[in-house]
Amino acid sequence: MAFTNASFTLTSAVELLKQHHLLREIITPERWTVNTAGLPGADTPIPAITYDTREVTPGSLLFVKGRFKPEFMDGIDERGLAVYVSETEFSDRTSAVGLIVEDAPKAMALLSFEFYGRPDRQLKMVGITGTKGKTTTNYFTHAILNAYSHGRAAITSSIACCLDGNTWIPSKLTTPVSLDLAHMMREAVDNGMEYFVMEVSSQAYKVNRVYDLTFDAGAFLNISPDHISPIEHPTFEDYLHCKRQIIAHSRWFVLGADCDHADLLREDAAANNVPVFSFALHDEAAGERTPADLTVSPTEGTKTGITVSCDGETRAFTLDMLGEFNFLNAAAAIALAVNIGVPFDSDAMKAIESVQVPGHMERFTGGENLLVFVDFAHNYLSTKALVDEMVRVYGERDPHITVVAGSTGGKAIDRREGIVKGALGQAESYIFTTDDPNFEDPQAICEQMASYVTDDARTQIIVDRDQAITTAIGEAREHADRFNIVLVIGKGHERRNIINGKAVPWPGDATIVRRELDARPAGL
Ligand SMILES: CC(=O)N[C@H]1[C@@H](OP(=O)(O)OP(=O)(O)OC[C@H]2O[C@@H](n3ccc(=O)[nH]c3=O)[C@H](O)[C@@H]2O)O[C@H](CO)[C@@H](O)[C@@H]1O[C@H](C)C(=O)N[C@@H](C)C(=O)N[C@H](CCC(=O)O)C(=O)O
Ligand SMILES: Nc1ncnc2c1ncn2[C@@H]1O[C@H](COP(=O)(O)OP(=O)(O)OP(=O)(O)O)[C@@H](O)[C@H]1O
Repeated sequence: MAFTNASFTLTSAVELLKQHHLLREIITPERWTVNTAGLPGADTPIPAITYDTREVTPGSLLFVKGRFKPEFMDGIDERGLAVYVSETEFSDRTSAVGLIVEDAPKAMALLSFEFYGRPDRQLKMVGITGTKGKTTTNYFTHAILNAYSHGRAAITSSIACCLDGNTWIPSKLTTPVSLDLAHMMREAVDNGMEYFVMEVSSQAYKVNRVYDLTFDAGAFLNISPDHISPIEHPTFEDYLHCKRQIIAHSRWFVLGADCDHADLLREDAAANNVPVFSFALHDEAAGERTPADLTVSPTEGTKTGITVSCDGETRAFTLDMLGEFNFLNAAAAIALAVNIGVPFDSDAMKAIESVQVPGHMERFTGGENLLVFVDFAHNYLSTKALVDEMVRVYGERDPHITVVAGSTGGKAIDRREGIVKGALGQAESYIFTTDDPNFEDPQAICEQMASYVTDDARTQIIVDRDQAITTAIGEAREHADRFNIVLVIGKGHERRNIINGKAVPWPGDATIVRRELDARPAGL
């Protein structure tokens, strides 16, 4: 049944916009005003809100945003549009009331959360940002909170969301558009959820998808240059500035103590009176021991065993995912859980032990001397972390590492160099291939990536991704005398390639690897 909110009216919407200094004026066919008094239907509940003209029903309020075209308004009065919220007026196309605002995305967030009855204030909210590890930390945190609340934790992530404890729906964005997010939070409340765990991308702050949201616990995991392009962030400074907004919007702030610019992030927290709770990896062998409120150390002699210390107590866990970086993600999740009220010694913390994230560190074996990993690494930080992990875990077998990777077209241009830089000096062979080239020529992206290989590693360009993976595995098999690791990175769980603006179905890296190896995922 469609949601209704009897107290959401034109008058209440205008009052809210005024409180946030967002209202410019109200435009009606009769007059321009800043007051709703005397406007017909001003105190009648608004039955529906949408950002798409195709979804307008009688009495709807429409948000005009982004690349909206005036012709979308044609015929809208016949479909019963009552109100539109926009930065520009459309009096020539509609006689609906126009709320002209300073910032349409902010107005949309504010009014959407209000329309859905501020569900965020009925949930314990957890927000996670950082360049790398958001999804994994999100899954870990969700698992703990779900265990602690007996299935009452909702989650949205870049892979999928779950609002009822059972049903997983694939996601389109890392952080949903504010109206969709508001709707999801409402659904979570109606389904009896107590917690809501979400990834917060830098774009979410840039385009005000989370405007006016406060997280009970917010995390900043790490930062390195990423998402710098004409359609994302013009500079690293802008990228970091956007991500930093989470601090002022958190009640407790969980910080990766080794994060670049950690001092600046602590200053933000101090300026906003937000208490900081830090976490860090203490690896004696690597000499890493930045002081932190919660620390995690690898358990000697194991690949995925960790010891976590907090407030003088210590606990041991064994993860089901490889990757030293996942130790940090697990620590971040435990820190978030502690800061939202889960006791450190709770059994619920054990839930991290069975978490697996689709397309993240999926491991396949092709006999004694061949391992293939499918992973979502697609920038400098994550590729470096992945390759370092191979050296940490398999270094003594002197692996021959082949990287199969492409990079996206039209955005995040810095990743092309970042991916190569992350593997440089450790990989012996690169096969560059297609990964969401969009309107760019994948061959040209591959050539650019190949130009960053400055050591004597072998480079090949095989644009057909299936063929690239097949070749990497075939070549490894031809050299069964050495220990081979093939890293197929960038797409992770994704089942499509963006080509010329269209999502072209892709069977998935893991599907191709399985077909080639005719093997099941191997245990750790
Ligand atoms: C900048 C931004 O927030 N863009 C999002 C935004 O686009 P937009 O508002 O320009 O919408 P549009 O699709 O161009 O259409 C314009 C408007 O006309 C409406 N319309 C359209 C047709 C019609 O007949 N009538 C009509 O009313 C549409 O519903 C829309 O509201 O709203 C769309 C859904 O309505 C999103 O798909 C789109 O995400 C873009 C494509 C996107 O993918 N952005 C990436 C960069 C992003 O946000 N990524 C981050 C992750 C980054 C990270 O990993 O850190 C993320 O959070 O996912
Ligand atoms: N804490 C970390 N530090 C560095 N690399 C990491 C970390 N956690 C995960 N990775 C690497 O980054 C990849 C993506 O991880 P994850 O999806 O959890 O991050 P994300 O922040 O959600 O990424 P994206 O924004 O690209 O969706 C993993 O497959 C792994 O290779």
